[in-house]
Amino acid sequence: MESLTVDLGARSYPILIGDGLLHDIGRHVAPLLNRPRTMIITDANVAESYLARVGVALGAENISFSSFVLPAGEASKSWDGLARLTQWLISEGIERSDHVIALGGGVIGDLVGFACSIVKRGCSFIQVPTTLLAQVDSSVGGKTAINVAAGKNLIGAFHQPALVVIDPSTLATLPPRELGAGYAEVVKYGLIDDADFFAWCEAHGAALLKGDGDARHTAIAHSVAAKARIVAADERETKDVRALLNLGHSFGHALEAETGYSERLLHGEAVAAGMVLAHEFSAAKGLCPPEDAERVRDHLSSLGLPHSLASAGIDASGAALAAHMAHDKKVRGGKLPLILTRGIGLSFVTEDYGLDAVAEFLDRA
Ligand SMILES: NC(=O)c1ccc[n+]([C@@H]2O[C@H](COP(=O)([O-])OP(=O)(O)OC[C@H]3O[C@@H](n4cnc5c(N)ncnc54)[C@H](O)[C@@H]3O)[C@@H](O)[C@H]2O)c1
Ligand SMILES: O=C(O)C(=O)C[C@@H](O)[C@H](O)[C@H](O)COP(=O)(O)O
Ligand SMILES: [Zn+2]
Repeated sequence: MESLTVDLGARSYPILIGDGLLHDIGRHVAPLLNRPRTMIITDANVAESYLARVGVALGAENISFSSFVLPAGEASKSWDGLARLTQWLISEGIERSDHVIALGGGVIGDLVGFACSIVKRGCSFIQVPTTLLAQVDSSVGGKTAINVAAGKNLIGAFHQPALVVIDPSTLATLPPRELGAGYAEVVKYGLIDDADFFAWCEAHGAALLKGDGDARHTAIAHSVAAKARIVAADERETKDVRALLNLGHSFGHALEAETGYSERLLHGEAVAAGMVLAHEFSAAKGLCPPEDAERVRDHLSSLGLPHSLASAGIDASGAALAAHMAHDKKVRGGKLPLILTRGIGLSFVTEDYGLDAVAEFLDRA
């Protein structure tokens, strides 16, 4: 088992990574609990494969639990999902000092984290991510939220978990399309500030998606270490450091809003297309060598990921997409800071380009 820490002073927490950790999760959870009881929140797909396993591991430590199973998919990250979950937690007699277990992908992690940030004014939670996306990104860093019609993650809170337990062996049951979507967030770390890691992705991405365990382990460990470093430096995204984790997301969230957060375009797929658009916009403005933008597009398209508006299934106008982007949480003083790039691994934050310029670019993309 590998262990690293998200360094946030009194709110620091460990990330444990190891194949088979789910069988042993009771031992890692027990020291955190004030009473031998917890609540597991998961979705229908994950429940089928992993709820019993986690239950047995908790039972081995004499921890009793109840469970709440939400429908799988982005629609659960909603007012309705939040209302149902918070009512259930209260009906179960949750106490502030309890630790709720979020077992599943980013949808479950984001929803449970937000519910725990508001129930009884805040209780603790433990992230047990079971998708590649959640294992490399969403389980770490404490961004929690639901989606609303106006935009992605617009209602939420920063609420850090108390522990993250990553068992990469759970990826064996993850559908290939979901693996691909998670892989986009892996590539993101290379594009942000680590050209060597992007080259590693070019060399090992295909093997990772085919199930190579070493490649998966390297990608997960490298990604969470990068995320932990960035979150520790700028927990609440106030210093233009954490904002870099939004590379591809201003564009990507607009694509997701355009599809109504439907199965037509998964979050990671929208981020893949969004990262290509961010590189191509940078190239169009003379900031980034066009060959770097082509390299990003080629890598993602070679693995079957969306790499353009058309391949993402979007035919909206630039103005319509820019209108979604106007709701971005990074907007300050009416301006949207964009994450652009000077080349692979050289991303930066700028307010130099307005939504008109973005709309004009998208109309030609
Ligand atoms: N908080 C953050 O920092 C952060 C970062 C990135 C993404 N996100 C959010 O995460 C969400 C996307 O997360 P996701 O891609 O994990 O989607 P998800 O949670 O919807 O999971 C994808 C699908 O895989 C299924 N699944 C999960 N684990 C499985 C397993 N081991 N075997 C078989 N099926 C399994 C789920 O039931 C679901 O159908 C988006 O809402 C996005 O906004 C948040
Ligand atoms: O942790 C972060 O910070 C990120 O930006 C990670 C992103 O992958 C994630 O999708 C996040 O939810 C997007 O941030 P948001 O603030 O735009 O919701
Ligand atoms: Zn993301």
